[in-house]
Amino acid sequence: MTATTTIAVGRAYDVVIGHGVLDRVPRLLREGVLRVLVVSTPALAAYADRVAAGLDEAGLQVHRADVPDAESAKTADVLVGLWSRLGQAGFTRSDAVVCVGGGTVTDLGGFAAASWLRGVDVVHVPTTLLAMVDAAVGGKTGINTAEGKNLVGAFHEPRGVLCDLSTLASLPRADLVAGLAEVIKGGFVADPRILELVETDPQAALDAAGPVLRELVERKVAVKARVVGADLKESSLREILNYGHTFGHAIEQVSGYSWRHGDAVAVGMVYAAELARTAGLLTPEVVERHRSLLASVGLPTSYPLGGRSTDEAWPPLRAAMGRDKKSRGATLRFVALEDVARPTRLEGPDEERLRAAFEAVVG
Ligand SMILES: NC(=O)c1ccc[n+]([C@@H]2O[C@H](COP(=O)([O-])OP(=O)(O)OC[C@H]3O[C@@H](n4cnc5c(N)ncnc54)[C@H](O)[C@@H]3O)[C@@H](O)[C@H]2O)c1
Ligand SMILES: O=C(O)C(=O)C[C@@H](O)[C@H](O)[C@H](O)COP(=O)(O)O
Ligand SMILES: [Zn+2]
Repeated sequence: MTATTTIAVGRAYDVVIGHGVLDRVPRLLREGVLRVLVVSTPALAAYADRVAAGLDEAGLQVHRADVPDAESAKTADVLVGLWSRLGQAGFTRSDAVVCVGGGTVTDLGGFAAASWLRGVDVVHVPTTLLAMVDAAVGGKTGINTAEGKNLVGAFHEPRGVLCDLSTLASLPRADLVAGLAEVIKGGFVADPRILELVETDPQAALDAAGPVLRELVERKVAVKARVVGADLKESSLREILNYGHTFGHAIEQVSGYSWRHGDAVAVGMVYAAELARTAGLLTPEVVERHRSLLASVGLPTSYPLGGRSTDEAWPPLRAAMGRDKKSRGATLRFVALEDVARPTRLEGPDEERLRAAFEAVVG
């Protein structure tokens, strides 16, 4: 059984969710495609091999690029390496890139496709929960720079997304948990039923083969489809998908990317909730609901100081938040909640309030 959500942007495309769907890659490619570059990482060779074999059987010229694991894939050097592969193999505008992996692979490979010849087709085969519900859907692609997270990138919609739930069987539990942060984010900003499902049975939400996780995937993809269908380039509404990311991205960057993205976003949502509470927007009950929901699936809800004082830990995080893409000039802008599924923006909170929210999340 598969479920299909159509993303209604420009050239609409489908996100297919089900078991065994990664074999469908050849069907998603345009007529006349000759060459395909399969971008993946060595740990995922079994999935990439299967995708490559299917493309080969379909008569395509298959090229492979293995990139470093996790966040170390999202660098300019690795991107240049992909451009070299595409150039040496003579990729033209009718050829395609296929990304098989987590969000780091789809962000990097998606950006290679966006930039090669100013844009060639890309198909995503996400293999983490996080990439299925978020990174592979909606067209944001990019890499990090020394100054910050995702600072270089492009909007580049895929031709299609194949979420093969069977791949989640091999995903380490910590990565499954991290993916749930982006699912829960979707619940807080747009779909309260997601929160109820997790609260009713957190363990079921962590069962990669079970019906609850599948419903959560379908619901979160539906949230993303609605939002990006209305505002692909983040002129306004799409910002709600960035809930928790202002502080979350700062944690990632300051840690040298030793934090998982989802874990950082979990703490970032608690930070945003505390900020909204001190601004009188959000009740303490909803702030506590953040903590209890996230903790129930094993996500972090506080920022460990690791022996530093808050005076030492705060300045680099504050500086990193200044490079958030939602900022305008010197004004920080946060996605904040007035209630569940009632997102708003909090603009230019004063330094005292920013710091108070930090003190509320250290642990
Ligand atoms: N473009 C977007 O809209 C968007 C949205 C959310 C997150 N992101 C980005 O996504 C990235 C995080 O993605 P992620 O959480 O998928 O991390 P990831 O890509 O680093 O994958 C996490 C780990 O899981 C391993 N893995 C992947 N699939 C596996 C499988 N099926 N079995 C076993 N191991 C597997 C990977 O090798 C890696 O070690 C971040 O860089 C974040 O900025 C982008
Ligand atoms: O799709 C979006 O829009 C998001 O903001 C989704 C986020 O979960 C994701 O991490 C995204 O990459 C963050 O984007 P950025 O613009 O803050 O780099
Ligand atoms: Zn994210």
